[in-house]
Amino acid sequence: MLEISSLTKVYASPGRRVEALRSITFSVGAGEMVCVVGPSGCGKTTLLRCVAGLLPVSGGEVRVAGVPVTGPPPRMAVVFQEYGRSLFPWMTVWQNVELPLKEKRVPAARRRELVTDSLRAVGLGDVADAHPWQLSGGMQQRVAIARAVAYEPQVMLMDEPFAAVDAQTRADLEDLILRLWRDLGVTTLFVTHDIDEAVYLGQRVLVLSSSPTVIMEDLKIDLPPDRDQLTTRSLPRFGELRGHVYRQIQQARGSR
Ligand SMILES: Nc1ncnc2c1ncn2[C@@H]1O[C@H](COP(=O)(O)OP(=O)(O)OP(=O)(O)O)[C@@H](O)[C@H]1O
Repeated sequence: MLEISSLTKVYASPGRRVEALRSITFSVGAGEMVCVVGPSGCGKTTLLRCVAGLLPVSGGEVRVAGVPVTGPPPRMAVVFQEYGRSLFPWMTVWQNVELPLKEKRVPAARRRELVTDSLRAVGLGDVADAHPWQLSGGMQQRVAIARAVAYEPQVMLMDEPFAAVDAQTRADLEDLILRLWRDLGVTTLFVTHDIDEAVYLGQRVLVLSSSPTVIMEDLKIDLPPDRDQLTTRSLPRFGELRGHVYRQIQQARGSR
């Protein structure tokens, strides 16, 4: 579903040149959940923005379902960390979720169905008429997730979506994402700086090196597919995997 080949990204401005991504190659199969971790500043957000068609690449190629990405692909949804900035405060929850569907020219009856179903799926069926600023941070991020889900994406990209919420809400949102991913079978690329989160959610974890960035490891997460916060995180294998990724990232930071 996603093919990233020899992707490079250089930010160049007068007097400054930053090679953010050196040569990144990986693919994500249809319906797979892949997490990306790496040291701070290694280019995780850059990678995601290139895949989303929001940033021009400097070299290499991104393909979604075989089609080269030259701008935002039609069936891709992105959830960003800053939910506060990604929702329109003057619109209700319902209107925020509906907006991309209007832009996609989805007929009104179908829009109603999609918005109702996605708000219900994230447990916000009863706040459709509220404005985002009347909701908690975790609820606002659930609105952003509902908006992505209502769009019926083939591919969902998430850029540290839970970095700004408290630990309990974060655990709830992680389980929400796992449930939605299982129910909808949507191909997901999830960027996080949190090693535990990556191991808990991913079927694979890509470990990025520090800059100039390449993929240090493409690790299969061989934990049982049915995951839950208590059981999965207390498995000895979970500890081994997180220890392994932690050491990789320490090594990457040390080699700067
Ligand atoms: N618009 C830009 N112009 C110039 N350099 C940039 C720009 N955006 C990012 N960079 C540089 O590219 C590198 C990668 O940044 P990026 O934000 O992708 O990393 P990150 O892994 O997401 O960081 P963090 O984990 O701290 O969020 C950094 O050195 C950063 O300074």
